[in-house]
Amino acid sequence: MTIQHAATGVAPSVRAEGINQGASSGTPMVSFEGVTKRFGGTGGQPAFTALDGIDFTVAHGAITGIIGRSGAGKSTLIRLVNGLEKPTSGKVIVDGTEVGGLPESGLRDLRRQIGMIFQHFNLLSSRTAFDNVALPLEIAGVDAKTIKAKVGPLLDLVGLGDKAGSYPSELSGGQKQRVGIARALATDPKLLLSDEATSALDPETTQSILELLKRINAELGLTVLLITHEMEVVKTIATDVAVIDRGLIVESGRVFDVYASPKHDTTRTLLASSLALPEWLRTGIKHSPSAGDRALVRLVFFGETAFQPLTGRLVAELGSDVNILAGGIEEIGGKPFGSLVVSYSAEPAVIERANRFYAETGLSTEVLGYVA
Ligand SMILES: Nc1ncnc2c1ncn2[C@@H]1O[C@H](COP(=O)(O)OP(=O)(O)OP(=O)(O)O)[C@@H](O)[C@H]1O
Repeated sequence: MTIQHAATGVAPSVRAEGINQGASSGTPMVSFEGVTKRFGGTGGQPAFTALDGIDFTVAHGAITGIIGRSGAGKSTLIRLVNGLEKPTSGKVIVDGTEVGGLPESGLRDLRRQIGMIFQHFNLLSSRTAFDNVALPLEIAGVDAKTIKAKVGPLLDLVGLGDKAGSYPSELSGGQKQRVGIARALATDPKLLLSDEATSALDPETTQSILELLKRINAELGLTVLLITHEMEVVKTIATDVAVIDRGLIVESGRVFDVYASPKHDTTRTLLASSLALPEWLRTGIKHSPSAGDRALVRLVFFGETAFQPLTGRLVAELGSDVNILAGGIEEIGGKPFGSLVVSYSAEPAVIERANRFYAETGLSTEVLGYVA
């Protein structure tokens, strides 16, 4: 199905100009400039720094994922974008407008240009799918005839053309999120914020919702900023990623680059949790080796190294000691990407031979830890 912008009726090819131009072109859709957010600090309560000097941009047309563990500051970051929170210091700028400086009326206008989807969908149970999607338009004072003309195509767009009269209790989780997406698009936003939108869904439904968001981004040119604790979500959908840890962005860049060569421990830990390692292996990983332990290493194949028979050569180099534990080829940011998780003796002499081999061949690797 081709997507036609529901409200404007403008053909996607026209609206999609400027899609995914990346961080290199023009004004960003969102910029955080030295943003700090503190909570508390009054009435004798100690202040808590939730965000600590965030500098970060979201390019027009990009799908940017902010990933971090619980409590890292993701929700606070997103609430600064739609003006639900104000920074303690620094600036949040959305498409050229500083959010913190807006009066209440300006904030209302801004929020109309920002759609939002939530983990628990936030639908009104007393309203049908149609009426849930219509709600932001009613609030904006749009007349009933225009609402009718807009809501139908939006429900078609999310694949729920036949569910207009259904109540949330009659819909599955994935269908409820589709209603949430249609509602978020009702006011023709230029930015879509997604707050853990797939966290309550099973893996298959998650994939179908992510595919829908990807299609909306590609065909409507809508910028997407999503927060998640799942690397799988970032890998599947995002063009760019920022890793947040205790209020700091510790690493950011194109998803492919960050995934191929993570620089920060938090990124590595998040990546390791997305590898398809058996449970017994994942839970047994240690940070430092004891005598007799094995090193657990992820080999990464892309670009040049993807076409060379390096695994066989590694086995030849280290002898028959190499165990292959997990692996596969996937597509990240539109490029093929292979990962293989292997283990071999953590004896210094073996590690040295392996490292020499990696240096000679240019094979990218990441030590995930050590296992008994
Ligand atoms: N209104 C508030 N008052 C005091 N502390 C707050 C407030 N909002 C958030 N915090 C604290 O700021 C930190 C970051 O919270 P935030 O909700 O942004 O994290 P998160 O990464 O979204 O986590 P989660 O995924 O668990 O929602 C947490 O320690 C939280 O307790």
